[in-house]
Parts: sequence; structure tokens; C-alpha cells
Amino acid sequence: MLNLGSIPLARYEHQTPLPILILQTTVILGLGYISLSTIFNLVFHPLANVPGPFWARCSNLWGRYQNLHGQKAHSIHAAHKRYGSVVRIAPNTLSFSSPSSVREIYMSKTFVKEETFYTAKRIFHENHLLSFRDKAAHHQRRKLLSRGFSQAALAEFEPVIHSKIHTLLQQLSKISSTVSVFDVYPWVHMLSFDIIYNMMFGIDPETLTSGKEHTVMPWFRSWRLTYIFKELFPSLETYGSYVPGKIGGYFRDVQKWKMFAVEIVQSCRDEETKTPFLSKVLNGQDGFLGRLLTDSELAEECMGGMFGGSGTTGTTFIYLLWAVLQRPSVVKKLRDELDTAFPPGCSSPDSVACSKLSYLQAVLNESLRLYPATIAVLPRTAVTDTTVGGVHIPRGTNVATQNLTIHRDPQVFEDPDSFLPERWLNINDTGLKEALTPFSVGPRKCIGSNLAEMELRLLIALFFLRFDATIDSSMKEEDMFMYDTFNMSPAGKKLLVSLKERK
Ligand code: HEM
Repeated sequence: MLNLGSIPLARYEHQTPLPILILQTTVILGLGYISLSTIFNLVFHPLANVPGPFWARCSNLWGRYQNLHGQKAHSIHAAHKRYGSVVRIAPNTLSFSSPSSVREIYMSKTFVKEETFYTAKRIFHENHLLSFRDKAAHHQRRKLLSRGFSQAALAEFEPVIHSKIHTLLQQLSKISSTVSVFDVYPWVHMLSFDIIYNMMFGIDPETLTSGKEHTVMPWFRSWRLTYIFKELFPSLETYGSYVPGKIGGYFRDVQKWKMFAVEIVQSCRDEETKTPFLSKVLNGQDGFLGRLLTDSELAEECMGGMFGGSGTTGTTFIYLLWAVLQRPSVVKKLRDELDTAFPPGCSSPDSVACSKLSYLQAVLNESLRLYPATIAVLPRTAVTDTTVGGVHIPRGTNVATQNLTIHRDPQVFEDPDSFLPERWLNINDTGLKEALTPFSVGPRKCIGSNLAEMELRLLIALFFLRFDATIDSSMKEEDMFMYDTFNMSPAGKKLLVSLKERK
């Protein structure tokens, strides 16, 4: 006998449950989207004819993956060697290797900072000088903050730099009298941290004196990880601190850092601080906003300044030691110049006297060339159709150069991979100078370049006048691999040296 009731039941039993159905559809649509966009990127995209690594032409994930592994600048450099002066490093992004393109891109009004990359560089939900994309807003903020980096502000600040370098050298001398080999890396970074913290907040964090990490330092390291994650998932900017576990922990650290910085700014305001930086900007109007900055905005600027000003100078000096100490003839020439300029019993070197030393400057230039603290691409987006190096750039395309490649251009720098300070002596070739862009160029050039150079010149002079140093034989090239996270640092995060006070 026919059982009519069994027919709908059987049909129901063969139906796929709704959640599985949704999942299947999502996967199919997702795969369809990825396949279509890959085909579009490879075949129909306006940049489809520009050469580049296959996966970079397919998807942005190539660059994100390189970022996560600190390899991006190196992979782009290798791509230029393989494919030539214009390389497609993401479906919508071109990298240029010729020094002339640096000026074409970074001095032109046709480009703005690229959105994902620079929004990720915000610290805690607000723009700071580095992250602004709007030109008018940036121009006014830069005008305000420039007061804090003026020649007058730096001259006022120079005694602090001297005193901090003096503390560093005392500590190094003390350590070297007890151990034969030690790691100079954390000490040099404490120096640059103490200097910039002092400049921004007018407070001495005394990490050099105590030899211990400051509370802020781990939060600061966490921030460098948050911007890598934010580039991958921009919505983490808003929700990051709610994510459980380690990744959310980085975002919560940044939150703590922000609260800490706001408190300091508040107390500086209450005490009408005399810090070289804050005293110049606390009571100045931001012309774009038409008002004073809030404590939160100021805190963000100080935190941005700390990012710009600590790892960068510290890392530059570490690489300078690494390069110079392996070359006794360079040490001798530097030392001869210093001994002549500052004979025993003479006053201590100051920034004006150091800026006149041509060999010292040559050594610094060569270190900034081979080991620029920012080796990475600095992406910009075209706001209208334009050209770079004769290549048509449609509106909306991202373009960039990176110092790792510009500074090793064999057409400008003979024997580009060798450390040769002599190339900077008596130069008639303006091309050489123009191709040295460690601080970038144009309206977004580093605002702290004068501070950085002043700090580094003094440190080089005082260090080499006082110590004989050698690199420990256990140090390997791999330890000094330039690990790229926008600002680079040596992969091994150490520099083992032996020091002796000079007689
Ligand atoms: C050797 C040391 C340094 C190097 C190699 C360096 C390099 C750079 C570079 C390449 C840029 C351009 C970034 C971009 O376009 O995305 C930049 C911007 C910046 N740097 Fe430095 N920097 C150094 C030291 C400093 C110091 C000491 C400060 C002090 C606060 C600082 C603060 C900044 C700021 C605030 C910006 C953003 C400027 C703007 O967009 O208007 N930097 N730096």
C-alpha cells in the first residue's frame, strides 16, 4: 500500500542543512571572486603589462606575506634586479628603482599617501604627522610641529643630548671594565629612547642610568606589530583591543601606552612645561582645525615622534659600528680627524664643530646609504592621471620607491654594496647627493632629520674619541640582516663588541 506520508519526509532527509548550504555558497562565491579578480589582475588590469613577481601581480597578499616575515624590501629589491626599473609589487602598485623617480613621486602634488598603509600607522584612532593623508591638514600640523624641531629648539635641547651620550659612555666604560664582550645594542637604543622621550615630554625616563627597560618600551614594540596586522585587516583599527589572546593583547598595550601619554601631556599642560617640543606646540593653534590640539591629539604626536625618533637613530648607529669597526683604515681616518679637531684638554665636541668634519660626515652618509633605517617602500596614490619615469600612471594607482634599492643603484654608486666613505669626499657629482634620500624628500620629508644627524654626529665623535672597539668574532652577517617592518632593525637584535678606553 502506498504511504503518502513518507514522500515529503524522504525529500527532507536528502536536503542539505541550512548552515552547510550557506557555507558552501559562501565558499563557492569566495572562490569565484578570487578567481575572477586574479584573472582581472593578470589580464585586464591597466597595469597588466608591467612585469613583477607572479603572486604580486595576482594579489595584495604577496606583499602582506613578505611584511609578516620582514622580507618585503628585500623581495622588491630582488624583483628590480630581475625585472628592471619598474616593477609591479601588488596588483595596483608599482615600485620604481631610478633615483630620479624619488623626486617625481615625493615632490609632486599629484600624489597622496596611500590609504591602507598609512591608516595602519595611526597609533590609537587619531592621525599624527606621519599618518595624515589630507594635504591641507598635514601642512598646518607640520607648520605647528616644526616649531618644536626648529634650530632654536634644537640648540636649546643640545645639552640634554650631550648629557645622555655622556651617561651612555660612562655605562659602557663600566661594563667593559668587568666583561670582555657585551651587547651594545640595547644600550644604544636606550640612548635614543631617553633622548626622544626627554624631547617629547620633558621628563628623563632614565633607562640609561638604571640599565632597565622603561614601562613604555614593550607597549611601543606591540604597536609595531599592530600596524602589520592592521594592514592585513583594517577593521582591527576599531576592534583590535576586543580580540582575545596575544593579537588583541598588542592592541590593548597600545591603549595603555596612549592613556599613559595623555596623562603626561595633561601634567605638562598643568605645569606649563618647558620641554623643547611641547612648550612650542602646547599653546599653538593648528591652522587647519582652527584651535589648540587636544591632549589626546598631542599625545598621539608625541608617540609618533617617539616612533620616528628612537629606533631609527639607534639602528643607524648600530650599523655604523658594524661597518666601521670591521675596517681599521676607516677607524684610523675617522680617529685622526677627531684627534686633530678635538685634541686632549680641548673643549668637548659640539654639534657645530662636528658638522664641519668631512670624514665623519662621509662615514655617516655611507651608513645612511647602505643601512637606511627606513628601507621600505613609501607608497603614494595618484590623484589624477600622470606619468613617472615616462610610464603612464592612471589615477588611483599606487607608486613608490624604496631606499634599499635607490641607495644601491649601480649607475650612481660605483661598487654599490661596499662601504666606502671616501665616495662622499670632494664630490662634484650632484647625482650622488641627490640619490641619498634616507629621510625622503618633499613636504613629507622627515621632520626630525636635523635632530637625528646632530645626535648621530655627536655620538660618533664622542664614542670614537673615547673607545677602541672590536666586533666579537661570533657576530654573523645573518645577525645583521635588515629585518623590514617599515623601520628596519638587525634580525639578531644584538651587536657584541669588546671595548677599551683609549689611553
Ligand atoms: C636616522 C634617523 C631617521 C631616519 C632614517 C628617518 C626617516 C624618515 C623617513 C624616510 C620619513 C618619511 C616617511 C614617509 O614618507 O612615510 C620620515 C618621516 C618622519 N620622521 Fe623620521 N627618520 C629619522 C629620525 C627621526 C627623528 C629623530 C624624528 C623625531 C621625532 C623623526 C620623526 C619623523 C616624523 C614625525 C615623520 C613624518 C613627517 C611627515 O609626514 O610630515 N624621524 N622619517
